[in-house]
Amino acid sequence: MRAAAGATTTADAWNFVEGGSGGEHTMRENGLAFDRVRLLPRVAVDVAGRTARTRLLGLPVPVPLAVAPMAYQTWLHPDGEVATAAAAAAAGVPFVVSMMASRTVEDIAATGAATVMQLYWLRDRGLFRELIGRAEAAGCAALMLTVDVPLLGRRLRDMRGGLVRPATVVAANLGGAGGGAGAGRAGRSEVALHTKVLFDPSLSWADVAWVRSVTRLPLVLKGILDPDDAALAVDAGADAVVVSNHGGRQLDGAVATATALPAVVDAIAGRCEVLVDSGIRGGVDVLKALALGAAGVLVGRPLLWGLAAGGAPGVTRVFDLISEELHEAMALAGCPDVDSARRLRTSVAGGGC
Ligand SMILES: Cc1cc2nc3c(=O)[nH]c(=O)nc-3n(C[C@H](O)[C@H](O)[C@H](O)COP(=O)(O)O)c2cc1C
Ligand SMILES: O=C(O)C(=O)c1ccccc1
Repeated sequence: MRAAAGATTTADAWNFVEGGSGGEHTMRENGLAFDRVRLLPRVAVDVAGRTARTRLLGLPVPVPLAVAPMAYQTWLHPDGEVATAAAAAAAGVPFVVSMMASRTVEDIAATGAATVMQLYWLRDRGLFRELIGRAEAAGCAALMLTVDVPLLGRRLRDMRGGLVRPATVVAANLGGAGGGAGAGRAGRSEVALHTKVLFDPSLSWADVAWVRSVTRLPLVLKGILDPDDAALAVDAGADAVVVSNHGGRQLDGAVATATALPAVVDAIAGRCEVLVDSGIRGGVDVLKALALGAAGVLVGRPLLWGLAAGGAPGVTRVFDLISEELHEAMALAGCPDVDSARRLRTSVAGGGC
């Protein structure tokens, strides 16, 4: 699917999707860390009637997956987020709407997908609150505040290419301003410049508590890696955290999520839900995430590959592949359900049990 997507997208769009920050060490390490996790399968467990059904963010799901918030999907397909969300609705998987989505939250919600609204901390607090109101009115099931982007990571592919969004790729929920803002200039990413104007790097735990206080929706914090931050997230009233390094797009050199996850799960000690993303590429990775203590995962780039390669049916194909792989891996690991998957033992290749 990745190869098919690469063949259909422009160089700019491909750099934007595929790129990480700096030397892309963290981006590569995300995959390697999941690869190094070893599962201890159980045997002679009746898995004939197995199910991957569970609840995520208060929503019933057939598989423990949600669509990661990803900006500017019309860059990859004319229908953009509406196509991805239609496939998510068909799969019964929640769709997290990026604050930088190129389709409106109302259009996305109209697909019938369960939605969660992702937010960045904006300099314009009025616009920030307005978006919360829109998310509530559109029926979003939760808010997801991304806490790992005081500024956009140094995306060298985008800088070298002089990345500029086409006029069709706008932040549709922010008034659509800023699309195609001028000619490309080598050494500068227009997306990075645009976000610098919008995003407020002063976010603190007091602000998180304020966000908690202005909505009754469940609050998810995305971008937690340190167990102390996980505990602070609980103190601030978070209902869930996403262990994430933003797909290796923020701090290059940050720890891989499969490595960071167990300590966060310990620190949370059941006080809120723990999700994980960054490097999930198939059903076995999902099973590993569960075995490491996650309640579920966000799927990122693979869904964009499906979108670019084949629109909504392409996204459906990716959901189907990951779901089939998960069900098969659960059978082979002796797991009739998600709870048993979360009790599987793991070790790390090269390390002890
Ligand atoms: C093209 C692209 C756009 C993204 N946009 C956002 C965004 O708007 N908000 C956000 O919180 N995370 C964003 N992310 C990060 C994803 O939500 C997720 O953390 C990451 O993609 C997971 O890594 P993986 O895709 O390698 O699995 C974006 C990621 C990509 C690849
Ligand atoms: O690319 C990203 O990872 C991302 O989070 C983002 C944020 C704002 C605009 C475009 C992308």
